[in-house]
Amino acid sequence: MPEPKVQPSDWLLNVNNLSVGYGGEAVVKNINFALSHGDIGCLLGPSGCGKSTILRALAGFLPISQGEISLQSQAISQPGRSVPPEKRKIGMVFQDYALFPHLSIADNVGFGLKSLSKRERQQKVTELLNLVHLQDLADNFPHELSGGQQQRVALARALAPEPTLILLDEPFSNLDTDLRRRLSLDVREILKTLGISAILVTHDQQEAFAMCDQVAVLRDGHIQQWDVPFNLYHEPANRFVASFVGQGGFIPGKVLGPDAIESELGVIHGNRAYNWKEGTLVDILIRPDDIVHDENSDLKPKVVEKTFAGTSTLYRFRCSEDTEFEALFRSHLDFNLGEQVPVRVEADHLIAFERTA
Ligand SMILES: Nc1ncnc2c1ncn2[C@@H]1O[C@H](COP(=O)(O)OP(=O)(O)OP(=O)(O)O)[C@@H](O)[C@H]1O
Repeated sequence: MPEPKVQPSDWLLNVNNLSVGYGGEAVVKNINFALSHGDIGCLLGPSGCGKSTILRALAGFLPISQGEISLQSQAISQPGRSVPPEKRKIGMVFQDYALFPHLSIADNVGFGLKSLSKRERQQKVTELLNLVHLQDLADNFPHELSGGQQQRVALARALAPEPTLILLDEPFSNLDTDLRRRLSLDVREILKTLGISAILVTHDQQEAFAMCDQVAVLRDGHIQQWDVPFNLYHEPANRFVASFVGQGGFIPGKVLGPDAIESELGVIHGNRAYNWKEGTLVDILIRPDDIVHDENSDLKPKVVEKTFAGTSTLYRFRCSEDTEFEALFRSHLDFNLGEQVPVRVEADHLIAFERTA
């Protein structure tokens, strides 16, 4: 796993060798990551990989069996010792908003501000409602708001006590695709404006990439890679990350030299040197944006599938039974099923994994 690119003194949250689970059985093991001040991190992975379990441990709802969680250099979870959730200065936003139905929007946001005077509380609530653009709905009730508006209220409520860290548990999954995208960008902007760090849990890679500075890809309770979105896409640490993050598939290849692999798409060069022996059999990752249309190319695979998506069309090409791959072209490049199309590989990042079977 790549080392976090921050100095220990910059870390807000440090998760060190964490194992946690239920009934004495650890479901996530040896988890290590660190988040610097103001950064938004993400736990990304398929259903059941342990994302929510880690979040519950961070919030203080689950005792940990191994390792340590520290926030601002203070240990908040160790085996047998745990700072209670309400003392952690951590805010939470849930998938189902969890607003109080009988309280107005203003009272929902002000709920955690009982220690302030009435005037101070009103002032803070107004500030937060302005921040989430809901100032005109202060006197309404949750059922009178759309899902996206309710989630903004939930965010404002979580921000009200000025937490050190916000945990967002699949906060957009009840919303439609467009709203998800917009709200995730809005929430990022709000958090960045306030300089508040957050951990987002999601299984949606686009959401993770749009909103987060660092992402942990999890599988079966283990972190596969903790990295910036660009590296996860272009420099995946293993086959699982390569397949889970972004589109694409593998084609067979044979190593010719440290940065050259022979395949049915020709010799593919990249900016990465491998130390495999010449002749080693590998699988090469081909992303749809690695393939370009080129009238002068001798490589002419056959179109076997075509998915029109408005501005672009996703093609599936076949060279042989073993070598199929996808390509994304602007939709004015219109080819028919069965047509042989001249293409070439244009991949800056040559990603390959040694064939095991
Ligand atoms: N309260 C519980 N008691 C026992 N096992 C649990 C409990 N909650 C979750 N698990 C198990 O722990 C594992 C990880 O679950 P977790 O909810 O953390 O996954 P997740 O990645 O958040 O999944 P999803 O995306 O579906 O919410 C799963 O095998 C799950 O069955």
